[in-house]
Amino acid sequence: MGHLTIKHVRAFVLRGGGADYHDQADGHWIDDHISTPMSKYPEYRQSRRSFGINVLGTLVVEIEASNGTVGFAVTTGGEPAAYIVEKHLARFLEGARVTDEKIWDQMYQSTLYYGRKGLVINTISGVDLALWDLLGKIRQEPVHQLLGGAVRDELQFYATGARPDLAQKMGFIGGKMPLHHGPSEGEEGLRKNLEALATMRERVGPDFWLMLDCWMSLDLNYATKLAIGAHEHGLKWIEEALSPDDYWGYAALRNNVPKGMLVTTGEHEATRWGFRMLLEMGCCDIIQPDVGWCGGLTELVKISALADAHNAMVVPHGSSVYSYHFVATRHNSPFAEFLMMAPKADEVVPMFHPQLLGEPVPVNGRMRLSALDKPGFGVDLNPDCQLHRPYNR
Ligand SMILES: C[C@H](O)[C@H](O)CC(=O)C(=O)O
Ligand SMILES: [Mg+2]
Repeated sequence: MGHLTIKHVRAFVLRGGGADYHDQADGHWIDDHISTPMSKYPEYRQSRRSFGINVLGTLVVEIEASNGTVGFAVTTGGEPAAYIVEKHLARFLEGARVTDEKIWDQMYQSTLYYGRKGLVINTISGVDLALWDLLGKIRQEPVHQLLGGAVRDELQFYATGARPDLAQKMGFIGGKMPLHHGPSEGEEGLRKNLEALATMRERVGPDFWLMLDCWMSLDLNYATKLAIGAHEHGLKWIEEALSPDDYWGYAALRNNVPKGMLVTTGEHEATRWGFRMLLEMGCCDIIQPDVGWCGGLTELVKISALADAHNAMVVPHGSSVYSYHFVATRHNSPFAEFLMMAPKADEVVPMFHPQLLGEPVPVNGRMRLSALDKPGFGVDLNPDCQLHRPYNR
């Protein structure tokens, strides 16, 4: 079994939601005047799709072993990622053993001159996740078992979406809202941000966690003012307030926020070297790597060990089953994120809907480990979604 080799690697693209979860139709809460680094340009303020947040689409990586077993994974990256898989990375996979530790290193080192973060690491993550899925299917074990076994029988979730009040009724432990107004909307925007938080606090009562996701859109001064103003409304954490490159700003923000408020970031950070910067510079209390963007599960295990040694929690960004299997196995990941993908955030639908079949969802804000007890990541591609292979070698 350990001698099985990789026969074929194939890369496809898919449109419409799923791993590229910002690729949604009109009227979705996720595209409704959310503060972004592009909000300083009024013409790109109302919609993130207007500046191209959904241009990439989903990358699907399929890896076939010499015995015909197929593993797959989805992440964001679309056509350019498919090119990188087929034209560059496939050479390090085809013919190699399924469990060859060299593969990740070769993908990373060979792309250093144009990679390191962003699209290239998304692509490597997709390949890595497909390999874990393949190994699980070959061994007939869920990925959480391959990782060494679960440390909990049940995962607990907070919900990200426009309606924490509804998420509370659905049993989630907290609600994270998008911030709507950025620095370019001045004092009036700041007031509106704080009013929205106050309104939500009134609806959910004093104990329910409320968080704000700032999607890289603020400067240090604004973020500090927001955090101080939000304190009286019991804000639990301020997320991704600054550019992911501004490690110095995050370290300062962590000093500036009121005592007890957490600073979180990292969904757009990549690899153990990027997270080392966040951790060693004291940038945040919780790191939020996205397993589909940070280098895959192989890299996330290393990032998590580093975080553990810095007494930081790891609460992965989104990523559905790819995160759930990981969170189940880590003491320093006490809860998980669930992104509410229903257009009005008023019901629980699978996070990567409609691209995966068999994708488990929290029930009453929780997920039993038994929901993850299937080989690999335990999901299939939905045959109703149109796969396209742009660079068939
Ligand atoms: C809601 C945020 O703007 C973004 O779409 C998702 C995100 O950053 C998160 O789930 O965290
Ligand atoms: Mg976020």
